Amino acid sequence: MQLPAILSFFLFFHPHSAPLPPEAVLVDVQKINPYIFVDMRYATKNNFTGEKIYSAARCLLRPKVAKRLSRVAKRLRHKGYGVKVWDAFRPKSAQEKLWNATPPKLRRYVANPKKGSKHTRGVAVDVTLTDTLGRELQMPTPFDTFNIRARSNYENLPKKAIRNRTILHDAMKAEGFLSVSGEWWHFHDAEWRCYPLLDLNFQDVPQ
Ligand SMILES: C[C@@H](N)C(=O)N[C@H](C)C(=O)O
Ligand SMILES: [Zn+2]
Repeated sequence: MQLPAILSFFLFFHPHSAPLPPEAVLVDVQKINPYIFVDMRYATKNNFTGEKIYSAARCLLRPKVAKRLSRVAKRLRHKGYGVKVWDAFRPKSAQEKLWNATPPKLRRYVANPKKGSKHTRGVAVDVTLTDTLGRELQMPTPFDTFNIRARSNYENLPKKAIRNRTILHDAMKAEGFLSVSGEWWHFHDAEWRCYPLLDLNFQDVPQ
């Protein structure tokens, strides 16, 4: 464990230390880098539930993770691409809504709220590749496609979709994000275990 992780653990759990204020725990990603495009899909009805799950369209992350993503955006911009965020920090109450809205046979695609999601730790992002103007490029599937076509190594796809997925994955991995096998759009910080689940809602984090 690196020193900053030990320090953040100490600050969260030491009984005599004051808790960090919410604005120090989570930051608005677009304040860190306005070239990161954002379409918070759970703040709209345009998501797999068909319902508005979030109370605000805020793209919040742990500061270190937001800076990592900012470096991804810079890396992609140099190559003529951009990155768009579909989801980032997710309150626990929203995780419960997603879980309840998911048919039991598809629940392997959603973290059990009793265990908690990496999104609720503020260290996970769901992203896609865009051009420099934020227009989405061809990818293997739409967001939250819960089938094998969404697997990160699925090959029976148009060449362009595979190429764009590789560009996105290479850029994210180069900056320390880990991917998952079942969802090409999901990445999380390699040190996710150092960040506890957050008991915060969007309105708790000052603008
Ligand atoms: C619901 C889907 N976008 C998602 O985030 N799944 C992971 C496993 C999660 O709920 O953390
Ligand atoms: Zn995710």
